[in-house]
Amino acid sequence: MTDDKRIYLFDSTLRDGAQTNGVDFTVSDKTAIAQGLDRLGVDYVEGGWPGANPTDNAFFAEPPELKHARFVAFGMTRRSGRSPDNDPGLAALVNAKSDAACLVGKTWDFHVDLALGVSNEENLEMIRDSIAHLQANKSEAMFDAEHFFDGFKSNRDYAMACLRAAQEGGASWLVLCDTNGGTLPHEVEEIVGEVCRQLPDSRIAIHAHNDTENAVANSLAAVRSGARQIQGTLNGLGERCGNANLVSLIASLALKTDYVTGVSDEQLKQLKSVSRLLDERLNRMSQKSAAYVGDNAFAHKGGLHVSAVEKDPRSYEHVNPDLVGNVRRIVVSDQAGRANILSRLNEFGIEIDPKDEKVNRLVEEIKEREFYGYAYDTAEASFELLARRLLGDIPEYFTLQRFRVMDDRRWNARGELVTESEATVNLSINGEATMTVAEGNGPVDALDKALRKSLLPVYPVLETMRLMDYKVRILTPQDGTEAVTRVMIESGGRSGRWITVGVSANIIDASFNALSDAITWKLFRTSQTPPQ
Ligand SMILES: CC(=O)SCCNC(=O)CCNC(=O)[C@H](O)C(C)(C)COP(=O)(O)OP(=O)(O)OC[C@H]1O[C@@H](n2cnc3c(N)ncnc32)[C@H](O)[C@@H]1OP(=O)(O)O
Ligand SMILES: CC(=O)C(=O)O
Repeated sequence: MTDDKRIYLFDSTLRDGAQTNGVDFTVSDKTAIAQGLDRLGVDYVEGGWPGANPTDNAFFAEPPELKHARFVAFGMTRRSGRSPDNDPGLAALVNAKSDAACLVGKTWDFHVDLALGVSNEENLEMIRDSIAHLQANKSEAMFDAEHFFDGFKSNRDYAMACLRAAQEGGASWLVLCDTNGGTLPHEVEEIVGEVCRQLPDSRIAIHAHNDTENAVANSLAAVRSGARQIQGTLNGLGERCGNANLVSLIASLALKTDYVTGVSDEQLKQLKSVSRLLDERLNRMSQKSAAYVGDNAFAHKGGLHVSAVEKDPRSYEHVNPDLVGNVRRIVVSDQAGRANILSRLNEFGIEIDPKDEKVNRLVEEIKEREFYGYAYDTAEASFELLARRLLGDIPEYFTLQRFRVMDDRRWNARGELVTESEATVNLSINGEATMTVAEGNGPVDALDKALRKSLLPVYPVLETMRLMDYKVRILTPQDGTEAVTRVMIESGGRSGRWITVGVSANIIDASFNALSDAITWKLFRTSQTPPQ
């Protein structure tokens, strides 16, 4: 056991994270993530299991260039009945271009019998000579003591004998794995403490799974008892419920303890962007409520919260969001008070006397609209328009006179099913009437195309605007086909991305409202003026 305060960070996103249901990394994903982790300052990046699949073979054949982190190859102890020199699994590890190796071995007698079908004594030999073989061929070999906590509870002498076998083989770290993730923090603290007392000369690490939502707490408990390396993954990716979330651990260690990691204050500011990098590579939404790095981690919605945060953010924030590369957000909704609204208006550059009666009217209007079904938490462009309309800032770019949408579902002469939509839109643009017809890939697409066809000759700036995402939510499903529908549209273009909202009992009408706001916001933001 070491008693210094340095905690080594070992990332297993590319190995245990790759064992997550639905996750399938390419070599280029692995390279980008490994380099992101290296930039962040983790000490070890486990790249995968050479010999297990073509992706990992290719990755280890041309490993990423890492400036700080040691690149680790994972594998298992030799098969029973083979010598280490003659084991294809160990050979793949030896040949892999990595700085270090990490070998998993059994430490629970139940598993030795069930999964390996060998004697307890033979398993000890497999651990000892496999680690010694890797230690002789790599600069470092560590031992992942699989199911260590369950093994310790079932037969502690045997679990400890497995650790000693790895120690005798020369393991650089003994990694205590809570493989099934069922151990609670007080048990981890006690067992790790006992291991550290029995093996004072070994370096102890923790590898916790999240099956009781305690992987982060278990990792911290292990550190309190003497573990000096934490294995985890970005955003808690991993087998079943995942691994300890290294992102949360890095931030908590840095900001709430006197332990020291390889992540500097400057690198800590990249925490959110490295967490995002993983989600982008997996093409999935980031978890908004993620600790430290989620969009909601420093979002304030309740009126009382916002009022106090405006005076001093420490009133409702446990740390400063800047420290982890995140930002504070003040959200507008029916939970808002004047402070939320004033803060948002301020962000839009709208100067208004806090005592102006219009602020109260805006608060009331938002609450009424949210009651009807609008949601302004994310539809910030619609919120800005609502506020600016009340203040008289938004010109009348166009006025809808009428729209009509037709859907046609039929079988053509070849017997193929055909669905077509057509929209007709009548607008008035500064008193001038226009009528356009467009076909589309569904009614909303047809409506969008017809609207733009009318507006483009007058406002060419709309050429670059695109519909990026479209979400529908039925708000009162108990009302059946008369239910209120909320449509959120995300648009994109040279003005970045912006979200608008529309609500109606009619899904097409709700879509029109959201589309109309999206176009109006674009015209306002690009300082267009209606034709005279
Ligand atoms: C706790 C963990 O997360 S450990 C990491 C788990 N990750 C993975 O399994 C992902 C990558 N794995 C793979 O691609 C494959 O399982 C491979 C290539 C490693 C092995 O494939 P296969 O040879 O087909 O074996 P299989 O997947 O069925 O695994 C079971 C075999 O491994 C043996 N085994 C399991 N653990 C160990 C161990 N620690 N040491 C030695 N042998 C082991 C079993 O005895 C069994 O052997 P048998 O085939 O002689 O009965
Ligand atoms: C090694 C490993 O991933 C585990 O035991 O959970």
